[in-house]
Amino acid sequence: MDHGGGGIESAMRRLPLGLDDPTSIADSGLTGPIDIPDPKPRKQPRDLRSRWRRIRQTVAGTVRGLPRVVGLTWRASPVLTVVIGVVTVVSGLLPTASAYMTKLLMDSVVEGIQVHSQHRPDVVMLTVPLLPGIAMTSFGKIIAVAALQFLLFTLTTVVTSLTNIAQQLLQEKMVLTIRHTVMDHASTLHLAFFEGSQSYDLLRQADQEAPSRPLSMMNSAFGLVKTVITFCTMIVMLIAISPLLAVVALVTPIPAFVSQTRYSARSFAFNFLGSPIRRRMEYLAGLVTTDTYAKEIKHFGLGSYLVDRFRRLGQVYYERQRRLIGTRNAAAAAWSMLTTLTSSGIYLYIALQAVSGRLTLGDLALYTGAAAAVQSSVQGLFLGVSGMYENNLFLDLLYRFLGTRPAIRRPERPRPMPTDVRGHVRFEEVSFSYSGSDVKALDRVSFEIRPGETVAVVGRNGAGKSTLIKLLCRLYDPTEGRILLDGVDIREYDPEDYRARISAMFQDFVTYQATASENIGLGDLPRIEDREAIADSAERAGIAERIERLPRGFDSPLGRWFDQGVSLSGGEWQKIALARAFMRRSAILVLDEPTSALDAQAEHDLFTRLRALAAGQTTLYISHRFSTVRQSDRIMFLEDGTLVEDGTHTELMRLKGRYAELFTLQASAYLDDEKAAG
Ligand SMILES: Nc1ncnc2c1ncn2[C@@H]1O[C@H](COP(=O)(O)OP(=O)(O)OP(=O)(O)O)[C@@H](O)[C@H]1O
Repeated sequence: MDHGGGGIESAMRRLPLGLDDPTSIADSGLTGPIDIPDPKPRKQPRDLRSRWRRIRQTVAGTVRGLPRVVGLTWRASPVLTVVIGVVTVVSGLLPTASAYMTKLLMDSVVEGIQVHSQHRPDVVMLTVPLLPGIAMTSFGKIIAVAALQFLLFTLTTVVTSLTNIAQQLLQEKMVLTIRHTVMDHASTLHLAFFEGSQSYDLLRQADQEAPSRPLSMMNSAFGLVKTVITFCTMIVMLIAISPLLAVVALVTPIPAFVSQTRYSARSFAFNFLGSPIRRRMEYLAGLVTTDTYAKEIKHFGLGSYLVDRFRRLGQVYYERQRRLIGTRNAAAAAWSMLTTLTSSGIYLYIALQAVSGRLTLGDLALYTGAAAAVQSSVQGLFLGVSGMYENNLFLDLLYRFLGTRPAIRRPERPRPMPTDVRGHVRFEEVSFSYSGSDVKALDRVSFEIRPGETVAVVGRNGAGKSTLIKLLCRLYDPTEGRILLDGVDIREYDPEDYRARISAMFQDFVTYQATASENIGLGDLPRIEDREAIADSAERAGIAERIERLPRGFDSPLGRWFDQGVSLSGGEWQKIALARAFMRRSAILVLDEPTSALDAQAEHDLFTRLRALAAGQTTLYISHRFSTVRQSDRIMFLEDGTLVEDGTHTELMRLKGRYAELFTLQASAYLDDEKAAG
C-alpha cells in the first residue's frame, strides 16, 4: 500500500544500501556481524535539471506529509488542532507585524524630531504639557503606535502560552492515539505477522517511535506553516523595496535545504539498517536483566560474555551515530554560512541606502528586522522541511504497518456460529508450509475426530504436531486442503467466533503477571470475575488447593514483576494454564503437551480423569509420554508432516509400526531400570 510522501522504499532507493534484506544482518541474537553497513552513495544524474527534479520530489513529499500530520492531530483532538492552527497562523504573522510596528514607531519618532528641529520660533507650537519640545501631533502618533505595539506584545505573549499549552496537550494526546492505534491494529494481526523478523521490526519501530515522534511531527509541521507565513510576508515586504533582495533571500536557502534532506534520508536509512543490531542489543539486555533467564545466565557464567557483546554492539552503534550527527551538523553549519553572508549583504545594502537618503530610518529598521526574520525563517524552513522529511518516513512506516491486513480475515458474510457445536472435526488433505519455508510442516493430512472423542497426537520432535493444533485453532490457514467443523469449512466462520468455541492450552503458555484468579479467568474473558467457574477450573486442573494456600488465595498476584507477587513452580504454572483452558465452555479441547512439567502423580491423575474433565468435549492432545497416550480413544502418529498411523493403542501395537517401536522403546527403558534395580 502506498501512502505517498516518498516513503521508505523511496528513501531506500535513493540510498541503495548494498543489502537486499536489511534485517538479514542479525542472524543470531548473540553473534553475527556487528557492523551497520554504510549507505552507498547512489550514482544519480548531477545535472541541474535532475537535481531540480529531485528537489521538487522532496518538497512535494514533504508537503504531502502535512495533511497526514494534521489528520493525526485532528484524530487526537479536533479542538486542540483548531487552537494550534489559529495560533500558528497568528504567530506566523507576528514577526512581520512587529517589524512593521518598529518602522512606524521609528518614522513617527523621526517625524517628531524633524518637527522640533524645523520649528520656527515665531510660530506657536502646541506642545505636550511637562514635555516641552514634543509637538502635540507627533505625541499623538507616537502614543498610538506605542499602544499598538503594546497590543502586539500582549498578543505575542498570549499566543506563546497558548502554543505551549496546545502543543503539550496535543503531544500527550497524540502519543496515546498513535500507541492505541498501533496496539489496536497489532491485536487484529495474524500469528505469522509476529513471527516474521521484518514485520516484527515494522511493529517495533512503529511502537517505539510513537512516544517521541508526535512532538517532533507537530513542531516540524506547524513550525513549517508558521515559518512559511513569516517568510512569505517578509518576502512581500522585501519585494516592495527591492525585488533583487527578495530573489537573493529566496534562492539562498536551497543548497542548505538539499543538504538537510540528504542527511535526513541517510539518518533514516541508518535507523532502519541498525534495527537488527538494536534488536540484538535489546535481546542481550533482556537476557541479562530478566528474572526468568537469571538462573541459567548465572550458572553458565554468561553474564560478562553477554555484557561484552552488548558493549561491542553499542560501541559500533554509537560510532555510527557520532559520524552521522557530526557530518550532518557540520554540513548544516557550512551551508548556513551562505545564509549569514547574504543577510550581512542585505544589512549593508540597506544601511547604505538609508545614508544616501533613499530610505527612511523606519525603513531601515523594517528591513533590518525583515532580514533577521528571513534568516531565522530560513533556518526554520530547514528544520521544518528536514524534520517533516524524517517524520514522513516514520509516517510511511506507521501507515505501512497499519496497512498490513490480517491474513486470517473475517469473511464478508460470515456463517453464524451454531449455538450447539458438536465438535466433529475433519481434516481433508491438509497441507501447510510456514512462510519463507519450502518444507511442508504438514503434508496432505486427513483424519476425522468424532464428537466427544479423545485423540492423542504423537510423533518425534518437529513432526508437525503443534502445527496441526495451530491449524485447528485457525492461527494459520492451510496452504492446501480444508478443515471442517461439523461439516462446515472453518474459514466460513468469523475467526474470533470460531476460536471462542475452542479451549486450548499451548506448549509455550503465558504466565501472566496477574492474580491467580485473573490468570485463570482470562481463559473466558466474559467470566473473568466468575469466582465459582474459576475455582471449578482450578479444581479440575488440580491447582485449587495450592492456590487456596497462597497468602491471599485466588487474589494472590503471581509472578514477581509487581509487588507481593508469588513465585510458582513450573508445574504449578502449567496447572494454572490448564485451568485457564478449562474455563471455556466449548465443544473442543486442545492441549499441547499439557503435562510436560507435571509430576508423575499429577500427570496420571489428569489423564485418568481427562474424559471426565473434558465433559463431552472433543479432545485433542499432544504428548510424548506413551503411558498416558494409551488411555485415549485413538492415537495419531505424525512423521515429517504426514499422518503415518491412526488407530487405538491395541491396533497400533498390533501393526508393529512406528508407534509400537517408540512405545516399546519407552516401556523397555522403565523395565530395564526395574530389572537393574531388582
Ligand atoms: N513459526 C514457525 N515458522 C517456521 N517454521 C516453523 C514454525 N513453527 C514450527 N516450524 C517448523 O515446522 C515443523 C513442525 O513443527 P511443530 O512445532 O509442529 O513440531 P512438533 O511436532 O510439535 O514438535 P515438538 O514435539 O518438538 O513440539 C518443524 O520442522 C519446525 O521447524
